[in-house]
Amino acid sequence: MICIEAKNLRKVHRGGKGVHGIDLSIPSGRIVGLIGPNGAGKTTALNAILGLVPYEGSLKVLGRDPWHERHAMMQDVCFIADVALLPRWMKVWQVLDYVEGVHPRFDRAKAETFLSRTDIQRRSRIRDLSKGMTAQLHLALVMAIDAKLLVLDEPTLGLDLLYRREFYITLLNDYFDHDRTILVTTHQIEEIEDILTDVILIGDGRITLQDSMANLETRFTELKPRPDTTETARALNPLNERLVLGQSIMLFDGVPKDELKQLGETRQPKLADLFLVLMAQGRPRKEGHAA
Ligand SMILES: Nc1ncnc2c1ncn2[C@@H]1O[C@H](COP(=O)(O)OP(=O)(O)OP(=O)(O)O)[C@@H](O)[C@H]1O
Repeated sequence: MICIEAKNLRKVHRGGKGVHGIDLSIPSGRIVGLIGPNGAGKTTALNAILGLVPYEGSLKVLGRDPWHERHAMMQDVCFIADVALLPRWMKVWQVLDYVEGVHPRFDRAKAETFLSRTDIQRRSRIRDLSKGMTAQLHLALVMAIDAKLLVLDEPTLGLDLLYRREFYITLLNDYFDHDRTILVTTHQIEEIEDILTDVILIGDGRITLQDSMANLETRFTELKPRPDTTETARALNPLNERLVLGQSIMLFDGVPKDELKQLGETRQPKLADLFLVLMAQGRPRKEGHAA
């Protein structure tokens, strides 16, 4: 089943920035990273997906139109915008009571179990919790809701490395399954690339790359050619060539790895490397370039 489907989705703000006609097709049971530099349009796209802003083009989330059918759609969607969003004056037990009262799919016992693994006290006020604890509480609330789509917008912003790791490990081990889809935006690419099944790079409101992590592994290769093979490698039309300590390093898309191995040392580029190169080029690269 397709969880999110967008065709020519546009949301242009005053001043001309926003999202300029993107196509998305995200099946259920995937963990998708929506990655882009500041101001790329990530939050704008998420706001359209969550039915928080009107948009042009066609958009279906869990088979519904988010703007016109928001109430019904949100029964199956959970959203973490920022760790600071919980009401600061409430006590932890009051937040649990509140969510239990308003959300039909909230499993209080599950939330209590998650909380019992933390140092969070039921009687603490939210404003007295550290940022990391607030994130843990937020995650406990969200994971106790039986949703089909979980949208996370920079969920670990401001947390230290330990909390960030724990956040994603908990999410992966205790929440994710094949009926659920997670859509996450973050600047900390290195930390999530191992948990993603798919990636969407967005820049200036346009999609630069959209593919599965498995396909990216087949498609992209970094090559350090030998001096005698440098020109042969260049003739294969690398996406990018950079010099490191006087040694040329080339990035290829869709050139068979076996062919490149004949020319020198090859390596699998990290997602952050691809991000830097593709964002600098700003050229759209769609699925299907795999050799
Ligand atoms: N309501 C608005 N009115 C005018 N411009 C806006 C509005 N909301 C966002 N923008 C502009 O649209 C562009 C995209 O913003 P958006 O928040 O979607 O980016 P982002 O990728 O989430 O960025 P960041 O990583 O910095 O959060 C930015 O240039 C922003 O200034």
